Amino acid sequence: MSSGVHWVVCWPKENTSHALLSLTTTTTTTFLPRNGSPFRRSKMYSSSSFPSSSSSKLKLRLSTSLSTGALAYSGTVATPARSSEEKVYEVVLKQAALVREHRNIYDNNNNNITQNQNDSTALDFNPTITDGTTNWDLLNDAYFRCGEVCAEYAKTFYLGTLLMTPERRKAVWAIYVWCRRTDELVDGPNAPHITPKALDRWEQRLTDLFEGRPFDMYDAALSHTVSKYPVDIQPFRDMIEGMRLDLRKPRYKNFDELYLYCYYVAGTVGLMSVPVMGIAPESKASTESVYNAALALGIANQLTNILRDVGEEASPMQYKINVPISDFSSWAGKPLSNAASFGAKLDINARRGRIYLPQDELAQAGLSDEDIFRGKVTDKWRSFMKGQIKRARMFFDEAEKGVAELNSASRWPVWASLLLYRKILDSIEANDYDNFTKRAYVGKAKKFLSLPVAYARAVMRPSQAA
Ligand SMILES: CC(C)=CCC/C(C)=C/CC/C(C)=C/CC/C(C)=C/[C@@H]1[C@@H](COP(=O)(O)OP(=O)(O)O)[C@]1(C)CC/C=C(\C)CC/C=C(\C)CCC=C(C)C
Repeated sequence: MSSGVHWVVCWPKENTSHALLSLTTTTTTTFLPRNGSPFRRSKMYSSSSFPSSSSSKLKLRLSTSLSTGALAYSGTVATPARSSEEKVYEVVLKQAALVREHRNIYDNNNNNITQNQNDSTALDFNPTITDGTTNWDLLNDAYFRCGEVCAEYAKTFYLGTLLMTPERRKAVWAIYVWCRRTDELVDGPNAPHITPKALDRWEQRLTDLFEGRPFDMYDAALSHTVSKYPVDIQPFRDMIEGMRLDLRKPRYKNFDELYLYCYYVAGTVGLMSVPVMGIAPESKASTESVYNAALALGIANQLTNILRDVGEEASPMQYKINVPISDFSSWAGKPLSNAASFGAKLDINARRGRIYLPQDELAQAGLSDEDIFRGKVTDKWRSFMKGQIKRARMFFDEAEKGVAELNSASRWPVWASLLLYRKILDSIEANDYDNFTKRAYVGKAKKFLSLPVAYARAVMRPSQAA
């Protein structure tokens, strides 16, 4: 993918309403390119943090905004004098409006709402379309490669996607790969080479792919996906903004700042995914409330990730790259150094020193950065962590309300990922809040057992509440 080939592919635009639309651990994973031998690369685990609003506040704001219709999207996330939650909520409303519009068009075209009662309608598209300008073999190949990356990086999640309809599954893979590549820019082995300019180039590539000019085959898969589903570019741009924050911001003053960061790097994933996973045709929930739940799940996951990785993020980072990573060597459109591209053994030892926990809450608990660097579990730390875990669980609770509203085939993987990620919080507790020297994880047996639980929840029908 580093060849600089710029793909020019034209997708038939079906949806005209679409606004064109750490301190690191060094686990090693095997990436399996389709055509070649597997090679090993290191995966850096990232972390991040969360917001201070309560779920009841979220609900209140939702009902207020919906009854007055007062909150219209203003086109930017960065307006001063509003809370992060309010800014993010504007994005939620915009995304929900796009999907609502898409569903209305579908319903009008079919002129019969009962046709919308099975899962292969609303947000699905016809995979058998062909036209003179698109090379469908190449496209299928591109999606296949996305599936391989997904299988390699997120095995359980990949298995979950196999339960989705083939078209949705491919679209989720394409989104996954773009998110993963974006994250790897600042958290992967090439992170020391990534500058704000590189992120600007990555954002330009994003614009290009949304306009039908993908740069490589992974981009081509996403380009096709966003031409078929009512996916907006804003959450993608916002994720890149989150990576910019990661480059320049080592501390978060309060939960409001953390919330915005969590939205950027993870809440956005929820917003990107809903249009593809689809809302159940029989759901009576408002589109906004489903998006709100998706946002909450992203934030809950990210908060959990941050709590799990406190020690890793604060301790010295080690990059051990001893294998070729050429496939990733120009991810931001700029060739990286030879050492990084060709995997000369590279050990970088520098304190990453990131603390994503809200500084004001740490101070209130009588804790300082030094306490975190020291990494000693004290009563103060336990009590602080209890509050943080409680908050993360509130976001999971908020998210749960929306899962039942998703299309039936999408519910199982989402339930599975929700239940599994939430269990990481239980594991932190079981480790007596030692997230400095122990990595909270969910064992294979627990993972396996949560699948039938997730399935049982997934077969429940969407709420009939208006
Ligand atoms: C079905 C499903 C879960 C779909 C989402 C698939 C998708 C596109 C995932 C992309 C994830 C990704 C690579 C994000 C980049 C930024 C990042 C790294 C965020 C952290 C994820 C976990 O990271 P990591 O792989 O490093 O973690 P481990 O170390 O391996 O544990 C995050 C913590 C965020 C992930 C956020 C989500 C998966 C959002 C989930 C929300 C939805 C799918 C919406 C569901 C809808 C409703 C209505 C609830």
